[in-house]
Amino acid sequence: MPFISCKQVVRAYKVDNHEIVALRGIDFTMEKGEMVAIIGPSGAGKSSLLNLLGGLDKPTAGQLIVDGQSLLELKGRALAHYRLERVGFVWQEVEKNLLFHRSALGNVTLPMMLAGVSPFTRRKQARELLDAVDLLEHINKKPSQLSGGQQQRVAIAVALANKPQLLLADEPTGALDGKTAVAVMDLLMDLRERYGLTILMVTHDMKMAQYADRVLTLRDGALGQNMSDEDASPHLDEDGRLQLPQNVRTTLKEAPYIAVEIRPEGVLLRPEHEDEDHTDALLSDMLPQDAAPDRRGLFGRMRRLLGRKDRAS
Ligand SMILES: Nc1ncnc2c1ncn2[C@@H]1O[C@H](COP(=O)(O)OP(=O)(O)OP(=O)(O)O)[C@@H](O)[C@H]1O
Repeated sequence: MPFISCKQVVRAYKVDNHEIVALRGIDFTMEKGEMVAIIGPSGAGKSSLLNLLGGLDKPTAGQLIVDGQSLLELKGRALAHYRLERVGFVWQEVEKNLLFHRSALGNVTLPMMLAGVSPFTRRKQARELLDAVDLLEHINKKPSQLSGGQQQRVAIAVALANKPQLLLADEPTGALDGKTAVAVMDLLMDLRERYGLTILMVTHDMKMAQYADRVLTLRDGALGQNMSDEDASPHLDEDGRLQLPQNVRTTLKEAPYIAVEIRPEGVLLRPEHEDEDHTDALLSDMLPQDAAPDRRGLFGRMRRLLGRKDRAS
């Protein structure tokens, strides 16, 4: 039996008189000890899925089983126990992870206190965890006295305080610079090994996603199957940059300039080599044939970006 099993999970939110369907029948499984990254554009439903798995929310329909326990059946004390002891959360925002009036040690002992662990044991375990995240010398500091990377390391120790088997991380490195982000990911990998954690991580950053055993793409509430960077469709990222699959980047990279032309058949990328021996890349050829909404969306956004000019570079 898989450690996590998601079957036809739907989450629809009612807003005034209409419904927003954030998840449209999600199916996936995860094995114990596996690390999976979920990537996808803003509003795709990534946080909605993490909230369901963390027991913070209930699906509108479908089945959700973690470690043999159906999350739909959890209520009251059993649900509180699940949230407090079976699953750990790390968020992007420090204020969601940590209490600012408590020291690093005080933050890590809090979930243990709520779980009824004795004062002696919780101090001992919190010190061990803060040692594991290499912060032993900072245990009495408050979050405001720590750097962003150190705050995230305390957050990881807090998430692991009650020894959960599942760690859910929502953009855990989103607020960090590149070098600190890599250090935090390396630490997560060490802890995964040490505590046999199963990790589900949401990220926008393909570099961070590469730490995972598998990458799932969530788009408009539906999961794409195990897309890798190589076969991902071209798309505009949140900063308006056109992201291309690896094979296309390799074809185009020798060119000093790339001309972008809007043609009736789609968007054409044309490398401008000095010798005219170039390879054109038609964006529509890179998109799956059944991805009609993707094609319309991408071309529409690119037209707007290019100011409806026929040609730009
Ligand atoms: N509590 C809520 N009430 C109403 N609509 C919601 C609620 N939470 C999320 N949504 C909507 O559900 C959809 C999915 O949101 P969700 O936050 O899960 O996406 P996301 O992929 O995590 O986005 P981001 O990367 O921006 O965090 C969006 O259209 C969002 O506006």
